[in-house]
Amino acid sequence: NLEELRGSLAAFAAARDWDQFHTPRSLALALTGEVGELCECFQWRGDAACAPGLPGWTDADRTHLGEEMADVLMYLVRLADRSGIDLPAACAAKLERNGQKYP
Ligand SMILES: Nc1ccn([C@H]2C[C@H](O)[C@@H](COP(=O)(O)OP(=O)(O)OP(=O)(O)O)O2)c(=O)n1
Repeated sequence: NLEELRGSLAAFAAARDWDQFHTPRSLALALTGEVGELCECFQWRGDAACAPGLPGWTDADRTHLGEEMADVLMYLVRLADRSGIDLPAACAAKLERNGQKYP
């Protein structure tokens, strides 16, 4: 779950003395870069190949896409942690608000 991931990422960074680099701003920039890499997976592919289930993608393509998704999620979870944001609580609250806005 997200709490376990938060803890694992904090331990990974601490073991490498990376807290000095993991400021909220730097993590937000790193997140943006990884979102770009995620979008690159779809770049120049036709509409058919980007349909649900990603028809025609090789196992290597899917593995690569999963890696980019993981990078995005991990930087987001780390950004929340280093910003003092409880991400699961923020998601629950936002989902509640979305439900009121779009009943
Ligand atoms: N200072 C850093 C450097 C890396 N990472 C972690 C978060 C990401 O999950 C992954 C990002 O590593 P890279 O910057 O090497 O990026 P890629 O894995 O995308 O490699 P490449 O850009 O060569 O495709 O490593 C991190 O937390 N803090």
